[in-house]
Amino acid sequence: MEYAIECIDLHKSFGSHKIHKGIDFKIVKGAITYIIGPSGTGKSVLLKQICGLMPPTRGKVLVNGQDITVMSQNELVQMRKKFGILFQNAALFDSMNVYENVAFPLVEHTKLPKEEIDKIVAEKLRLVGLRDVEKKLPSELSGGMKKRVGLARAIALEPEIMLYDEPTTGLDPIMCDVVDNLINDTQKQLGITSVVISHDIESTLKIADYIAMLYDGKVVLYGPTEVFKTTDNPYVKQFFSASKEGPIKIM
Ligand SMILES: Nc1ncnc2c1ncn2[C@@H]1O[C@H](COP(=O)(O)OP(=O)(O)OP(=O)(O)O)[C@@H](O)[C@H]1O
Repeated sequence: MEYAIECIDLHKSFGSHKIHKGIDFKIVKGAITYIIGPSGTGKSVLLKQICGLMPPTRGKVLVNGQDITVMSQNELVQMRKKFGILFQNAALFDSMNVYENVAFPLVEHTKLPKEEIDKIVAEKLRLVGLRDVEKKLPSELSGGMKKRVGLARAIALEPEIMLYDEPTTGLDPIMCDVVDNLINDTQKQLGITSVVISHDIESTLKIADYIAMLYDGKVVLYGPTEVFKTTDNPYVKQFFSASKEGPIKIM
């Protein structure tokens, strides 16, 4: 099995607040891995460490076998080009139209001629199921459309790895389904390794190839989705049933 990302004994603290207390798991290349766990367990912080936006306090993160925690700032900038990131709020530039938003990374990071950029923007927008929206501003789009534009921008540079931070939060059930399918299709069509943080258990069980559950600074269970459907792991069972009874302390 080939791994895109390996977290090795990862620790992260903010002052005396210990967030990660030894995270160990390997993300399979080309697969969709969901990271789940109660609020505040450090899922977003983990995502930021995986793509080198935040250094761990201790431990290693290997991307394609290379330890990114020892990289220089320049090396990190190069390494980050492997990643496409879709943040919770899609983080579009409000003053730029859809075309300009999707073209932005291509203009910033490549020397491609305008005609080539036009072609890529059109292709990525088609891939996320949007047409005739190039001239619209983000304020004219629905939440689901903004996510799709955000995804088109994130895949513009054809990343090897896509990171999604709570992609369906705040969307209605139909839009959630659209975004789920988008994650699935992006991985199937482009073979991208995908890492998704989600609170949506139904989406997780439907889309994930692998699931990692975080609690109290550690991975309490990691494995193929099938394992999560039948596990007796008390953390997973409590989390899935939204029960107050069990080892997870309600804050
Ligand atoms: N830059 C920072 N400085 C200090 N504390 C931080 C910083 N970033 C995150 N934290 C803290 O780390 C903890 C984990 O945050 P994180 O956002 O990763 O949780 P999460 O599991 O993604 O939560 P949620 O599911 O609610 O989004 C929180 O207590 C948060 O306040």
